[in-house]
Amino acid sequence: MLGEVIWQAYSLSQVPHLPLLVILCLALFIVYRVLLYPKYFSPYRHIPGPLAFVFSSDLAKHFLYGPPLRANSPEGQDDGYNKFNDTNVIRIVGPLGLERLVLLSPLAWEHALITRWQDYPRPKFYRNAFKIVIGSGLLTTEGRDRVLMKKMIAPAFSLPSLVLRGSYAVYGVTMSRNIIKQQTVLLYSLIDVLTQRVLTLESPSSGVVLGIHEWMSKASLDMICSSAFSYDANALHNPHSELVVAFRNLEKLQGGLSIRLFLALSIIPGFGRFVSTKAAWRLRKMLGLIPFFGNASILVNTTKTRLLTCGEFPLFSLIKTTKFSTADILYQLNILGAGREGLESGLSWSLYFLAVNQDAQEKLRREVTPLLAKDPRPSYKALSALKWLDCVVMESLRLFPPSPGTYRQAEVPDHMDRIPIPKGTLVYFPFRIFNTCKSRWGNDAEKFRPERWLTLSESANARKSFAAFSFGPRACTGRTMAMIAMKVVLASLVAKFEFDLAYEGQLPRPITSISTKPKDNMPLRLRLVDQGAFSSK
Ligand code: HEM
Repeated sequence: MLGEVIWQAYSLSQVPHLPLLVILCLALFIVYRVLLYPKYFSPYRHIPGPLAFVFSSDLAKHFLYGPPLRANSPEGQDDGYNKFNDTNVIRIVGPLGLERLVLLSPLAWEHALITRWQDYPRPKFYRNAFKIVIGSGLLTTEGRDRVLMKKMIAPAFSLPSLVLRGSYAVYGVTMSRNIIKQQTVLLYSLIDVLTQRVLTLESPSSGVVLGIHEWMSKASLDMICSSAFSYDANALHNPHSELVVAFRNLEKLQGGLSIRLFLALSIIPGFGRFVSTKAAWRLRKMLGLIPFFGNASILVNTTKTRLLTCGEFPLFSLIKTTKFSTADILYQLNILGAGREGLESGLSWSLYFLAVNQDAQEKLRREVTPLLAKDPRPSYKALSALKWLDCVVMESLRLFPPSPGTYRQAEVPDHMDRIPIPKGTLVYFPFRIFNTCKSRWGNDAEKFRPERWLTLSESANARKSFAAFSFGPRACTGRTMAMIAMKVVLASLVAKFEFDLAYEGQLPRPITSISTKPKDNMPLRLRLVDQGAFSSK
């Protein structure tokens, strides 16, 4: 209708410039989509929430990424969002009128993530964009293929098979203490490399300031490659290895404007197929020179590395016996991308919390030191018995889950919390908001208090009130592996080094895209632990 009115006005006025008309139509469409539609026409217009017409407001960011993390995490902070305390669903209108319903009630989470999970797949735009970067795999596939993939892959990530390096016997394995020990040895040898590196940099009295995130990123890549794929990525030794460079480049795609430009490129039909063609490979340098197409050049390079490197992963020989083509299987690098992001952020933020909370750090050192002194490569079972270590890992992941949240899209019309959900509705599950909900975790929910995990209440528990790994059939496949890896790394680092903030008044600087990373690479000061002074305490 709007088009007809404009056309008539155009005919009457006999404006000679067609381009002007196009610009006028576009401007009117934007005004309609961004200003008028969300306020007066949207089926969600009665749902409360912040409206952001051009850029996301602080209130919108609060609901998407959680409240700002403060150095001392004061109790009872209120950034204007408390007015939504009793609301179960809020609507966030983002740039260009993009509408999302943020679900805040546990019942809605259970409904969409667990009970009706098949009616709420990951959104198409998200799957398409990810497919371009990390190929098709669990994160990007839905329907029957996804169920088959999950069946194939999940057992390979279960605790018994994780510890069976080399044989990949995945079903019906009884957990043996010795085999578990082998797995821990594998992770420890990587930690040795890390500590050696730090030792050579150490200046004894004042310690050394290191960009912790970069080190955790290299260690995570090596750990996941070796534990999940028996592949030596060698990131700690060789910062120029092809896989390391490819991942570093991919990180460039995640910065604020880059991720938007990348999402814009990913909706161009055929773009996904183009980046893996020979023509794209030949044109990659030229693409890099064209404004806005630098991202395309990064993608072409990364796709090539992905195809070259995946062929060497032995895990794929295990799953090659299925109906999936070699290309499908090669693309399981998906897992690597998903796992590395979570692990490196989880480790970086845990070390940050320990640097801010020196008492918790010292208590952890007191717990892990005797065990590591007796056996520098303790078994998984011995590590699992360390209660404070478990509390520290769970509290870090609760307070600052590496993944800020997840999207789903309604595939059929539905109802949630008595709100009609039309087909196609984009729903968002904010993990940090869920993990710091005061009604479940108490008034100190925003505080780093590992001791809360020693006496959990009925309302706050790891199964129902902790969303760091998400819930339901699309939850994190690598949860067990991630927990083992985080414990191994934190125990051995804290036993050897004291972690402190790099400078007075240092504030956390999170930047959120796929995972929440520190913008400043998280500088922390490391000093060698004075073993003598420590053991006399
Ligand atoms: C602290 C570390 C980690 C965190 C916090 C984490 C978190 C998550 C979350 C929240 C999801 C679900 C997203 C959604 O619901 O849409 C997920 C999915 C996934 N994660 Fe992790 N992850 C971690 C480490 C790992 C590791 C080490 C691996 C494996 C090497 C891994 C493999 C996966 C895979 C394959 C999926 C897709 C599961 C599916 O679609 O069925 N993750 N992760």
